[in-house]
Formats: sequence, C-alpha cells, structure tokens
Amino acid sequence: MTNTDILSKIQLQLDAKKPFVVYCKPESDTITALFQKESKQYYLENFLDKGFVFAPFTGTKKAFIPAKASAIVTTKITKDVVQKDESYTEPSINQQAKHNFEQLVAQSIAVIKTGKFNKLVTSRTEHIAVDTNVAETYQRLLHAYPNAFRYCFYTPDTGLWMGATPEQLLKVKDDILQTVALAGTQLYKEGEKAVWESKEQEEQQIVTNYIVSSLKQYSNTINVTKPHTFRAGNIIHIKTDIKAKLEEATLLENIINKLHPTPAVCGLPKETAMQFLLDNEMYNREYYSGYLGEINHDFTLDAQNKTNLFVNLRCMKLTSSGVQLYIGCGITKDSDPEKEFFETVNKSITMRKVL
Ligand SMILES: C=C(O[C@H]1C=CC=C(C(=O)O)[C@@H]1O)C(=O)O
Repeated sequence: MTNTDILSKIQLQLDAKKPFVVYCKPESDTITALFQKESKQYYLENFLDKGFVFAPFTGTKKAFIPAKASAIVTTKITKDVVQKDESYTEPSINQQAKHNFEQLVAQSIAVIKTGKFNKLVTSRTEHIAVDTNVAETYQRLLHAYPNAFRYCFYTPDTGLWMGATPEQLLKVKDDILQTVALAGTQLYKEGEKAVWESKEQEEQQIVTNYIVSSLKQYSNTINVTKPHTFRAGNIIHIKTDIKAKLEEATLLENIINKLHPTPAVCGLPKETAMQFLLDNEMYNREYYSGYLGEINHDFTLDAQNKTNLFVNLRCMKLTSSGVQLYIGCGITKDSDPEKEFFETVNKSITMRKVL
C-alpha cells in the first residue's frame, strides 16, 4: 500500500464504521496501520493479546484493535501531498472559559497548600467548529511533529481521535523497560537557550521521583539521565529518560497500572488526585491523558514481545460538529492561574496548527 492508499482506506473504514489505527512513531518515517476487518468493538481483556490499545484516563474499558482481526500494513511517508498551515491564526480567548479554568487552578493551588496534594494536573476542553478532512489533517500532523507519536484512531465506541504526543508511557522489550518523566512547559523560541525556573524544575522532579520509586518494586537496576530540554512543536518541556531492567516475573499489566496515570497528567497522591479531578474539572476527559499504543508486538518491524505505549496528550476528538481539543497543565503551590491558562492556550496550538 502507498501513502495515499492508506489515507483513502481511512475513509473507507470510517464509512463502514470499522475500527482502525494509523500511526507513526517518534523520528520514524514509516506509517503503520491496523485496519480491522469487521465493525465489532473489542476491549482489551488481558495484557497477553497482540494489538493496539486505546485506554481512557479513568475506568477499565480499554478499546482494542486485535492484530488477529486486522489487516496490518506499513508504508513510508511521502512528502508530495502535504498542505501548508497557512490558515492558522492566533486563537481568540473565550473569557468565560478563561475565568472557569483560572478558578479551577486557584482551587487546586489552595488544596495543594493544605498539604493534601504535591501536584495536580488540571485540564479543560475546547470546541472548535470546523470542517475537517480526516486524511489531510492527519497528513499535516505527520509532517508537523516528526519527534512525536502521531496517530489517528477510530472505533465506534471511542469515536475518532487524532494526536501528536511527546510523552512515552513505557516501552518494553524483553526485560528492559524505558520510560520518561516529562513536565514543565514554555514556548519554544528559535535560537534561544531554555532557562528553567525552580518551579518547573521541581514540578518535573516530582514526576521523576514518582516513576523511579514506582519502578523499584519491579527492578533493582534503574538508570536515570539528567533532565534535559525537549521540544514538542511550538513548546518545550523538561525530560528525564528512565531505563530499568525488570525482574523476571513482572507482569506488563501491573506495571502499566502502576505508572498510569503519571503525575504528568494526574497528580500526587495518585488516587486522591484523580478523584479531585473527576469531582472538579466539570467535563469528561474520555481518552485524553489515557494511553495508547502497541501491545506485545511491534507492527512496524513485525517483531515479537514489544510493547510501546504513549500518553494521549496534544490530541483532539473529531465529531460531526467540529473538533474537541483537550489541554492541561501541572499545578504546584507556586502556580499562577492566569499563566497556567495561557499555557493551555499554547499547548492547544499543537492541534490548531493542523486544522
Ligand atoms: C497535561 C499536558 O501536558 C503534560 C505534559 C508535559 C508538560 C506538562 C506541564 O508542563 O504542565 C503536563 O504535565 C497536556 O499537554 O495536556
């Protein structure tokens, strides 16, 4: 199949309400696709099957496209059909949405100051009434964010999602696990060296500490790099790479449940932070800040026993009335509500640019 064939097949699958996923891994120029042959909705029952999982932020029903029920194809990205993002304009600010989000952030800062939480990741959603051509939008996404995991996922139950996420949840090959701690955000400025304030460094360190302490249960050998600046489109983050050698009996399911949702998308302590968000965000995150990716097989290389999961950030849901964007930011005791709102605006540009 060529690049164009895969993109046309997306429309055929959508018309027939058959699940599919099309994705491209960071720094790769190979598009991989799983096109399910029937319209049946599958859910991941155990972590032993091979396929592509799409898990929500909360809840146990994880949408799944099993390898055995799908046609699997790969192709190289071609450059000829790309369109420029000339239509992009700075987003206008909805004052009510700004007020509501700043209230939520102020409330979060107040509870953090009581000592109940170290960190909370608050989020919001934004609707854009726009007509989208799915294949063209995905094509632009592929070219705009080469170091992100760029996907387009559909099942009848989840609806149609697209995203370009910079955050790996985990990657496992045999007994080696790799993950990252990602947090802290500022706008990317060409030619300027990033300077990180202590607030952002601390926010990112909280994520690293949590991941490392969670992994200690499964590994005696954990390597952690120094924090470094990582570019994700128009913004930059602080990132630490973490690698662990797993003990023999480690179950994939346990380790995924331990790491998800990371303090980069939820908060600490994890369970109470999640409850706080469910009670106070006033909207349903659905699959935003859930995770997605290959389970037990690398379909790009056709290689066994590899799992490669990403956190569903910088994403959108495409509906008949337009596009729903999802954006969030990490809050600590030193956060400023208005700055945090504008951070979500900056993050929303990742998806706006390809619309
Ligand atoms: C929650 C999001 O980003 C997370 C990942 C990197 C940096 C973040 C931050 O600086 O707040 C967030 O923790 C999002 O993009 O919606």
